Amino acid sequence: MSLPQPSTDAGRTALDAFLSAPERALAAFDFDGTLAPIVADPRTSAPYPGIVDVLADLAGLIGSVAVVTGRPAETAVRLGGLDRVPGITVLGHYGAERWEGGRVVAVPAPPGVEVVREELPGLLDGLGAPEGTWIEDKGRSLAVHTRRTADPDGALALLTPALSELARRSDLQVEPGRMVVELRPLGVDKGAALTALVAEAGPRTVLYAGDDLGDLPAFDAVVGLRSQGVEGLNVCSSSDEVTAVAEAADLVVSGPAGLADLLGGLADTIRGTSGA
Ligand SMILES: O=P(O)(O)OC[C@H]1O[C@H](O[C@H]2O[C@H](CO)[C@@H](O)[C@H](O)[C@H]2O)[C@H](O)[C@@H](O)[C@@H]1O
Repeated sequence: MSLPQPSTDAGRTALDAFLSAPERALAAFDFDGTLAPIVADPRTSAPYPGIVDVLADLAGLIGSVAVVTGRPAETAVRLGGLDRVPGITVLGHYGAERWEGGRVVAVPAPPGVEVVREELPGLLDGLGAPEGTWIEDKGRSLAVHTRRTADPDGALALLTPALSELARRSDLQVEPGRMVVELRPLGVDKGAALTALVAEAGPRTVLYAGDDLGDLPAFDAVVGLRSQGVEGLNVCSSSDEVTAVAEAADLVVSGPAGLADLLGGLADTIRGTSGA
C-alpha cells in the first residue's frame, strides 16, 4: 500500500521522521468523523470497518496512540471498541477526562452544566426548535444536534445565538461542530490536551487527525510544537461540511476510509512490507 504524500514541507518532514523513528512517534485521533463515519444518530456511531484493527496493529509499532474527543471518554471507548488497542489513552470531553486501561480520571464539572441541563429544554421550546432537534446530555456538557431536522443549517442559525447567550450566563463555552452546538466547560480544548500528552510522552513526531472545528486547536498545538523540535503532521479527515480543517492540514484523506488506508500504509511501511 503506498502512502499519500503531505502537501506541505513541514508535513513531509514529519512523515519522514515518523517512519524513521516510529518508536518515538505519537499518533492521536479524533473519534466522530475521523475514526467513525458521521451518522444521523450519535448513539449509533461505530468505527469505520477494520480501522480499530489497523489502529491496534499500529499501536504495536509506534511509541503511543491516543484518541482526543468531545465525547465522554467511556462513550468513545464503548462505541469504538477502543479497549482493543494496546496502551491507548482516550482523552474525553476535550481533555477533561482521561481513560486508560479501564480507569477514568476526570476534573469536576462546573455548576453551569446543571443550569444548562435545567434551562435547555424550555429554551428550545421557546425558540420553536424544529422537529428533529435533539439534546445529547453528555454529563459534563450538553450538545444540541440539528442533523435530523429538515434544514440542519437553518436550525443551527436559529438556535445558536440563544445557546451562546445561555452558555455565557452559565460560565460555559459554546463549541460549534458538524450540525451541533455544544455547551461545555471552559478551560479545556484539544490543543491543551494534546500538548499535555506530548509533554508526558516526549515524542519526536506527532500525527494528529481530525475533521471538525473542535480539532483546530489540536492542529494549532501541532504547529506550535514544531518550534520546540517536535515534528508534526496534521491530517484532515475530509467532509463537505467543514472546509477549514482541510485548509489547515498538511495531508487530506478522504474521511475515515482514507484514514484507514493511511494507517494501514504507515504500518506496512514501518514493517517494510509496503511493496514500495
Ligand atoms: O471530538 P469528536 O470525537 O469528533 O466528537 C465531536 C462530536 O461528535 C458527535 O457528533 C457528531 O457525530 C454524530 C455521529 O456521527 C453526528 O450525528 C453529529 O452530527 C456530529 O456533530 C457527538 O455526538 C458529539 O457529542 C461530539 O461532541
